Amino acid sequence: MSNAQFLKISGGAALKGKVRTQGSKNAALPVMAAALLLGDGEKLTCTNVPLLRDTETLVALLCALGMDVRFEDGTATVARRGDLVCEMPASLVQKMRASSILLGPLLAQTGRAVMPLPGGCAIGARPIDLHLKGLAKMGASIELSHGAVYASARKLRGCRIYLDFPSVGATENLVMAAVLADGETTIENAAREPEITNLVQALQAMGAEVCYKKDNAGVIQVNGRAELVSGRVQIIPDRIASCTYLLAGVITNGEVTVTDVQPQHFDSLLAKLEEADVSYERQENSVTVYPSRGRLKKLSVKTMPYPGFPTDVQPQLMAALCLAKGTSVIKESIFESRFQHVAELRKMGAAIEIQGNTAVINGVPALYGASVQGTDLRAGAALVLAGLAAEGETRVYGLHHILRGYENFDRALQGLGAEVSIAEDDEGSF
Ligand SMILES: CC(=O)N[C@H]1[C@@H](OP(=O)(O)OP(=O)(O)OC[C@H]2O[C@@H](n3ccc(=O)[nH]c3=O)[C@H](O)[C@@H]2O)O[C@H](CO)[C@@H](O)[C@@H]1O
Ligand SMILES: C=C(OP(=O)(O)O)C(=O)O
Repeated sequence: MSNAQFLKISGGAALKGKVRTQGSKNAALPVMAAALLLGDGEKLTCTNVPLLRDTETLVALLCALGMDVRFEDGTATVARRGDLVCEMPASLVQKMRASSILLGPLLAQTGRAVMPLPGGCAIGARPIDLHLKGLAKMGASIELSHGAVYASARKLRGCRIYLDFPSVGATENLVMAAVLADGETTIENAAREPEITNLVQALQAMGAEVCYKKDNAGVIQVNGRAELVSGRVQIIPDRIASCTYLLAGVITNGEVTVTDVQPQHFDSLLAKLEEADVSYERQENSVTVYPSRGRLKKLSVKTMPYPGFPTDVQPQLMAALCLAKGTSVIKESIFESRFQHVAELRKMGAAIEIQGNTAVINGVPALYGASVQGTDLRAGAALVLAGLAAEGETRVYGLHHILRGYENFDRALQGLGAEVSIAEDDEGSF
């Protein structure tokens, strides 16, 4: 994929129709990584895996580590055949920050893991200190040298870990490491995202003894086993993609049904839509948003760990609030630089001010097409939504970021009547 590619959008039409949501990127990645914990000759079958740049990168990483991966029609079969390689290739790790979730299972399985540090990214520095602290508490020796993590442990041992922050990646890494450790591990203040519940299901399907204690209230208990066996798991629907498509309906004042979803995973968005006077219908596995008579009502939103409002939907909601009546406020409390879409939305006529980690959005009656740069996955998605509602033509560059997380984004939007197409500049990127 060339970085000069962009999504060309002729905005202004209300979207109408149905779109099926994809399997969750953020669940598929750790679940497939968990196959590293399998005994020799065993396999993990994952269904509903989305075909994305990130899942492709993970497949390449697993293959580089010696796993055998088949990926066809949304089903990934990840099998362990023989010894594993302990060093992750820098070229692949640098493509995807989520590579860090391979550290725990690789270390637990082989006793040694080397991972080049993925570095910061557009949305923040994203350190992995909590991952490393937890692994060290389980008895691993951790060294940082020449930009890489060197972790080793003859055998990890179970222990009690309290996470200073309910980090999604640290919880995933530590749960996977604990599955093959000696004895019992308790992770307190663990993340409670549905993607982690999906990982726990996958581990259970492979014979691991792991569960959420106290009714999923952030405490995970693991009893280590010697080996995991073959299992099968279905990847949950992508709640972030679901919210993005619903907001595409909202911002264009259209009628959009998103199917194959689990609405309870995005109650936080539905509550905000209700507050903004959007009418919607929620069924067991689908949600429909309907056109409103007037502009959206202003909102006040703060991003929080699950079940709070997801940071991964903050940019898309902000795009919709650019057209709301009155002044909305969004506080981003998870990532320190997740307002990169603001400067680009301003080019489209949005009136947004930033005060520290708070965005103050003064609603305007209309947005206008422009050439804009999506600097990360959800910033790009937000600009596409803005482009769908804007008058005239919008070009969203940085398409490679968007394709990390949305399967057939252009075709899904075309299916809803949007005029969008992938195009390429002759002169190079924006
Ligand atoms: C592949 C995947 O699932 N990505 C998701 C995951 O990212 P990721 O797992 O990276 O997010 P975390 O929950 O770990 O990070 C949340 C916050 O904690 C900080 N932190 C995290 C770990 C650590 O060791 N030290 C530390 O300071 C981060 O810098 C960030 O400010 O959860 C995020 C928060 O819901 C989502 O936005 C990402 O889409
Ligand atoms: C931030 C995201 O992903 P990642 O953690 O893979 O960068 C995201 O999905 O919005």
